[in-house]
Amino acid sequence: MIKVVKFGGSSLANAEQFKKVGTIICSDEARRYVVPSAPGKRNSKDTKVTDMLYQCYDMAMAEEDFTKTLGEIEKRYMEIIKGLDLTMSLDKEFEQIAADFKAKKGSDYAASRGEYLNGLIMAEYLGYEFIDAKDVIFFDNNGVFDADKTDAVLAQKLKGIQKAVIPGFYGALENGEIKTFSRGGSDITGSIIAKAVKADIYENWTDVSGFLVSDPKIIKNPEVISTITYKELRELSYMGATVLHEDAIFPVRKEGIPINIRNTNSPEDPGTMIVKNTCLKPEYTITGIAGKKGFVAINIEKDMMNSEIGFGRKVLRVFEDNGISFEHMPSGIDTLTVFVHQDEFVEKEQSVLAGIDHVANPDSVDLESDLALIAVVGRGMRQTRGTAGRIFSALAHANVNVKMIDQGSSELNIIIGVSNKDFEAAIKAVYDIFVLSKL
Ligand SMILES: Nc1ncnc2c1ncn2[C@@H]1O[C@H](COP(=O)(O)OP(=O)(O)O)[C@@H](O)[C@H]1O
Ligand SMILES: N[C@@H](CC(=O)OP(=O)(O)O)C(=O)O
Repeated sequence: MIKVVKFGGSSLANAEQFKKVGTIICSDEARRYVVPSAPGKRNSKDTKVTDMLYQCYDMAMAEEDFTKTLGEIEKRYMEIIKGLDLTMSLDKEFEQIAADFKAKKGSDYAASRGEYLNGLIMAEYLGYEFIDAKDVIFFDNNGVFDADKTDAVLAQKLKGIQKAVIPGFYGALENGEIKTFSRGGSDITGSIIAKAVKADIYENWTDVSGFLVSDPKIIKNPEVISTITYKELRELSYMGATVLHEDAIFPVRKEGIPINIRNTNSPEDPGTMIVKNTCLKPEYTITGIAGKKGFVAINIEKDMMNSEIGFGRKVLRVFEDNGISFEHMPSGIDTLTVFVHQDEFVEKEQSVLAGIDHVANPDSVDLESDLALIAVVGRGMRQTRGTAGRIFSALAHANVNVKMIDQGSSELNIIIGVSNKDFEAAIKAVYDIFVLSKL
């Protein structure tokens, strides 16, 4: 039995948390490969070490004196080392980091040091071998993750190693330069390692007792989802359920390795099993709700639009040429709406509008900003009649004006567009109707 275990920043924020992690790992011989994140927040007002590193590097780039900020980061690690009664020193590492910051070695390099240093401490604490992720996780020179090379090197390397710590979040480009995944990417590292060693299970340890039906920052004490499929999870994590990185399922999905989300602060809880397929019926009609704020809708109108062959393509080409990805594109007979991320759109707004005018010659184009998208997801929705009806009556009761509806062809999800200001109320209304009222 092989278990790969990833511990998030909340599980490694200080020595006390490290000790809990140590106990969890030592309680099961199968927990052979450990992927740590950088120390996270110790309380709600604290700053993650990764964010401190980015700030510190920005100072280095601006040629400001960053000694004090780097000193604060070092202090966080020294507190952990001291709290664990370890005798190791990170003096050499911090000297090197300071020199590399001065030499402007890159912000990815800077951020990666959070996981690197935590990995060194974790390996020392557990007595496991330390493997630098730069030697086993690879990206091509365009920055795209190289799954084949990584898998081959990792499988070969770990074959001969019984127990190892591999820091999460980063790897190396072909020229050896450090490259990170996007934020929260240690989840991806864990999944890559689980695939390479053909693990029986990938345990992802965090600060909640599993994947919850909704974000606990919006719903008080939401229910835990006991079993969820990869597909449902992908929809929810893509739409903002941050507990697992949205790309973390890909490496394990092919191999059918289940992911178990567990709580470091409550290790006896079974957590959530994320699986390829299940005959288990979900407890409620919906499995989960997630959402994101900050979208703009570009509403385009043109008489006879739908008899103009290639109209949609021409419009989407404008977004492509401006390097903007679109999220949804609901359409009517003579109307078409494109939803995009507001922060990506604002700086290119005029170029996009001019482009649409030029290629599509619409009758009108108007913009609506500060919108939120909410995904209601569930494998059980297909078998249940009236799901959409219940969602909309709940939203109407909560005085939420629905701006857009989009049902995925798999009937696995319904996406609803609302104003940013109605976001929390809308999620509460959907949660109440399906989970509290069990409709
Ligand atoms: N649907 C959800 N289920 C569980 N947690 C969620 C959900 N949506 C958002 N979260 C948030 O995700 C957090 C865990 O993710 P993260 O902060 O990345 O943890 P870690 O530091 O362990 O990687 C939880 O504390 C919770 O606030
Ligand atoms: N430390 C990185 C990577 C990561 O995955 O962290 P966490 O497991 O704490 O979400 C970040 O903050 O983005």
